[in-house]
Amino acid sequence: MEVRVENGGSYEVGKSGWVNLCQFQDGTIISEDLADSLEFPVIDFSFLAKGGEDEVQKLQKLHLVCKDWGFFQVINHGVKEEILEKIKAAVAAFFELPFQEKRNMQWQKMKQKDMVKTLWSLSTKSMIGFKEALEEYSREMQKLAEELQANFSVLMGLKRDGLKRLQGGGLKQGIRMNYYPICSRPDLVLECSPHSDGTSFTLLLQDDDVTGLQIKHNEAWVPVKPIPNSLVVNIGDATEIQSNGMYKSIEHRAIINEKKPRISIATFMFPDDEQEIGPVETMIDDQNHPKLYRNIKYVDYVREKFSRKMEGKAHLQSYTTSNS
Ligand SMILES: O=C(O)CCC(=O)C(=O)O
Ligand SMILES: [Fe+2]
Repeated sequence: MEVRVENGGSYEVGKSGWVNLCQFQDGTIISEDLADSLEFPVIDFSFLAKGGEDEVQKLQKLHLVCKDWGFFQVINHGVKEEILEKIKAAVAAFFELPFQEKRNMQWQKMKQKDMVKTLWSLSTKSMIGFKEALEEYSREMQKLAEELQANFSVLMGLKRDGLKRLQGGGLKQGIRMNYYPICSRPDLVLECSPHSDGTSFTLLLQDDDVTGLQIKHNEAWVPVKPIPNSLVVNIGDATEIQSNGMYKSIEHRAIINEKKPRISIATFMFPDDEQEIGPVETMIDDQNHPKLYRNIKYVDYVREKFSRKMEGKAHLQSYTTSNS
C-alpha cells in the first residue's frame, strides 16, 4: 500500500488528487424519503458469481446496476464487522488529534515515503493500533476489489483474470480519510465538490447514522442513505473507459450536516501508472458500440485529471474518440 496525505479535511493514504472544497450548492436534490422509494441499488455479494457455468446470469443485476447507476451498496461482503469498526474508530481518533498536532505534520510538503513514516510514527506515538487497523482493512479491501474485478472481467466478456492480465497485474490501492465537520448552514456549503473518481472503482465506508454522499442520477442529486456494515461501491473513470462506456463513472459529492460530523473512508482501486487503458476489444463493436474512448497511459490520465479543478466529468469527456 502506498501512502500519501493531502488537504485539511481529507487525509489520503495512497494516491490521486486533492479535493477542494466549499462552494454553493446547485441542482435538484431528491429528499431522503423520495430517494428511499427509488431503491438505491444493493448488491448481495454472497450471490455474486465465483466462477462456474451460470456466472453471466448471476451477474445480470450487477450489470444493470453498473450500467444505470454506476453506484451500489454492497452487503454480505464478508469483511468482519469488527474490522470495519476498528478502522472507523482509528480514523475517528486520528481526526480527534489536536489541530496543532495534525498541522505540524505538514502533510502536503512531504514526499510519499516520508508520509508513510510520519503516519506510522504518529501511530506509535498517539494512536496505538492505527497502523494495524489500517493494514488489516486495506487487505480486506484488496480481496474484495479483486473479486469485484473478476466479476467485471466476466461482464466484459473476458475470463475472470482478464482485466488483471490486461492491466499487467493486481489493482493498486489508495485510501483517503474524509472528515466533514458540522456546519450551521449546511444548505450553503458543499464539502466535497461534484466529481467522478479516476479509479477502476472505489469502495467507501461511511458512518452509519449520517447521510452525506449524494450521486447524480437522472440529472438529480440522490442521497445515499448508509446501510450499516455495508460498503458503497462506485465505478471509476478507468472502468468506464475499459467498458467502452457501458458502465458509468457517476458524478458524486458530499454535503455536510448541521448536527453531526461525518467520517468516510474511501479506498481507491486503480491500474498501475504505466499501464495503458482503453476500451477492451470485447466491448467494441464497430456497428453498435464503436470505440468511444482513446487509449491512454493511466498516469497521464490521472495527471491531467488533477491538473484541472474538479468539474464533474468534464475530464473523462475529453478522452472520447470524438475529441481526438
Ligand atoms: O465522503 C464521501 O461520501 C465521498 C468521498 C469521495 O467521493 C471521495 O473521497 O472521492
Ligand atoms: Fe469520490
